[in-house]
Amino acid sequence: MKYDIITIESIRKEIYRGNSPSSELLTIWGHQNHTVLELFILLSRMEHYQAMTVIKHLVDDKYHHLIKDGDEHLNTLMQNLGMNKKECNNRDLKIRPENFNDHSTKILNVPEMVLQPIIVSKENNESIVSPRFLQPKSPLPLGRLGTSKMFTASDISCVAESAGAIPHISYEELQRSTNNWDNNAILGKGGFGTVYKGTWKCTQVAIKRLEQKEDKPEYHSEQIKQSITELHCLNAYRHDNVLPLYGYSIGGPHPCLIYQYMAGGSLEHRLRVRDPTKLLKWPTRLNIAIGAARGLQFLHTSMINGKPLVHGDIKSANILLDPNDQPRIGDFGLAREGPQSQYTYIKVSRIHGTRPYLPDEFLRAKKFSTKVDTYSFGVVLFEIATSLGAYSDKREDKFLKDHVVNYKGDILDLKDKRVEGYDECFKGLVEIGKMCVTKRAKERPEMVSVLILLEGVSIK
Ligand SMILES: Nc1ncnc2c1ncn2[C@@H]1O[C@H](COP(=O)(O)OP(=O)(O)OP(=O)(O)O)[C@@H](O)[C@H]1O
Repeated sequence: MKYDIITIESIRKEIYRGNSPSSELLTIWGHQNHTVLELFILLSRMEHYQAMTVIKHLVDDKYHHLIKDGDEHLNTLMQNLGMNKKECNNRDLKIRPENFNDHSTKILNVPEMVLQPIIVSKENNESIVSPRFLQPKSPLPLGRLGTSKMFTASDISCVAESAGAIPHISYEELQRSTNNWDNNAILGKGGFGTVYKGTWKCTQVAIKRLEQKEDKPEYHSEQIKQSITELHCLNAYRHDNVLPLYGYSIGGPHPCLIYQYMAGGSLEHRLRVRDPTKLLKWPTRLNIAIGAARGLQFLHTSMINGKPLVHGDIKSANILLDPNDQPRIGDFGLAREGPQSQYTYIKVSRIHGTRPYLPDEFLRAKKFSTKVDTYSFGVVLFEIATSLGAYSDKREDKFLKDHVVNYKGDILDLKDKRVEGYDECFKGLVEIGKMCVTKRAKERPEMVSVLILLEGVSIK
């Protein structure tokens, strides 16, 4: 049938919604105007004679010779399915469930067994209908996802399970919800695609539509890998300060992820606004810092798999604000499990993330731990306090971390002076930020301590 692996996986997931994957497969095929006869011939090429007997009565007699195994299964199956051998001259009958008349449910139940061999990838000799898919396995080994070069069929199966409670939304529904991907609905563009504002089930949502770069297949596999990691994390880690994922869409022209719409935009954007009436006040800044720290310590301490979850890409662009300026951490594409408690770090094979937010031990020695997030969070605290960018080639110290830590004058010079007062609050944010960016990972506080320290900062 020449469907790609993503389409096949989305079809297989129907089983978890109580639907028949075969029915879905046949419906999609039927919408492409294929006929029962084509299905009959396809099955014959696969030598799947048992399946052919089920639809034999819908195909002209002259094709019956294609069933090489003879008729021995036919009579039993026909009897089981309550069919008679009435002649149907429906060579061009379209593949639609309704065309199976009163036998539709029975016929569509049979192919669970009958159609499975269709979805076997010959390229990598690996069955897409992996036994793991049929025996739900949890939790997902995130470490493996982070290291594999290509996303294998069984990885996708495994993650499709993890998406569990998150609903699949059809591409057409998303197209309608964004007024056919109207340019005016664009909220922003990221490395992997465009984020649109949409209305889905009378609810405002943000839809990240992943866009493929034709000439870069490896980019696509990275995109898929990160989206699936995100899907897993946002399904498994739910918290007031973690961005909720409402749904996902695969099988259409572009894979999409559907999130709660965060009307306040990203923290990065809000720190840079020029409109003085929209500037974030100091109590709000502190509240955002506390909320983000709370979300991050939740990831670090939940130990769902006996290990902390390290976000791996904490930055102001990935902290989104709701209409009341409550923060939620998003963009979990680079999240990975950290070390078990008896180890201080794990060695990773590749470095991901955003350079100005990453500590030396990770950049140079690929040592990965919760302390990577602590460091990144420290840089975010400097951004909140100063409203300066994490990187600027207009500064002597291009990285904000160096700019703040090396600053020799009065630290209040670095305060975002557009918002008056609250010097103590500013100093508190900077001091805690400095602890977070300490050079030696061991000396950096865990996020739970950072949270406690932030809760003690005076609003003055
Ligand atoms: N849930 C959301 N609600 C409102 N706006 C959002 C939401 N998610 C993303 N956006 C907006 O869309 C922009 C693009 O988001 P996206 O996550 O694709 O990229 P990014 O985080 O800026 O970059 P990258 O992920 O490539 O590092 C963001 O800067 C933000 O302004």
